Amino acid sequence: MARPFIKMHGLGNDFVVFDARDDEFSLSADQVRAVADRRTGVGCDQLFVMEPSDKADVFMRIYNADGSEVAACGNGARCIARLVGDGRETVRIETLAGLIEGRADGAGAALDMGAPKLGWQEIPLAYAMDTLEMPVGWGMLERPVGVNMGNPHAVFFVERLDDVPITELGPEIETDPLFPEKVNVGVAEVLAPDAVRLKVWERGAGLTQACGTGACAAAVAAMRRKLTERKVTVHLPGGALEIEWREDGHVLMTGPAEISFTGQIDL
Ligand SMILES: N[C@H](CCC[C@H](N)C(=O)O)C(=O)O
Repeated sequence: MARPFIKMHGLGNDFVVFDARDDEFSLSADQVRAVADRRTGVGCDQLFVMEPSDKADVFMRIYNADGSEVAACGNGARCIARLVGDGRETVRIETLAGLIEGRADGAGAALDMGAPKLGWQEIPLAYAMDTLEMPVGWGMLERPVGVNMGNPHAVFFVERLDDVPITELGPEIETDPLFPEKVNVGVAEVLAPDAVRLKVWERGAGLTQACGTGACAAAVAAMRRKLTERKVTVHLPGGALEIEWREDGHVLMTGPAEISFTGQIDL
């Protein structure tokens, strides 16, 4: 049966969005993979299903391209906020990781992504260790910071980002048994007290043009390491996000959300 969808992106991190607020609609992992396939499907990094919520404007169900269901997606949340916000003051999005709220306009959104979780069991890790400087390494990437933004991140700081073979080391780290739920791998280069360059090998999607929760995790990691101030511009391959780790502990993420096209697909 043909199902309408909206193709969107946040700084090139791209999505297929289905609207199931008025009907029963669910997807198998195989169907997610088929839609996400860039050769035979629509092609996307993540896929969302908008469902009814009794505590927010919408429930955002999130799938990675590999078919895995996950609890958080920052760039995607800005896209959903734009779709449901239609210029209203505040938008509330329910996810498996909790409530996201903020403001959306015709170009993007500024969202409170909640407070990061920093304990080793919250990342989660398979055994106890200091998440501020984890005593582990994979090739030239070592001693990351562990941060959970509703999803797990390991953030590595390097002198020269372009020297890092991220497509080689990313999958190795993503699937290391140290991370029972796998992990999103961020590699960051600090440019200034208010600027960081970042690339992310995403769990379940690979190297993406941008990663919203990854940008939040990198900013939190940099502040924990006292490498930057509370407000940081995070420069990703697809563009820049403004991140602020506020005094109240919450992380505010501001950036664009674009509609690419609409279509239908047989499922
Ligand atoms: N790959 C992530 C989900 C998408 C996150 C990313 N696209 C973002 O904008 O935050 C995970 O498995 O946790």
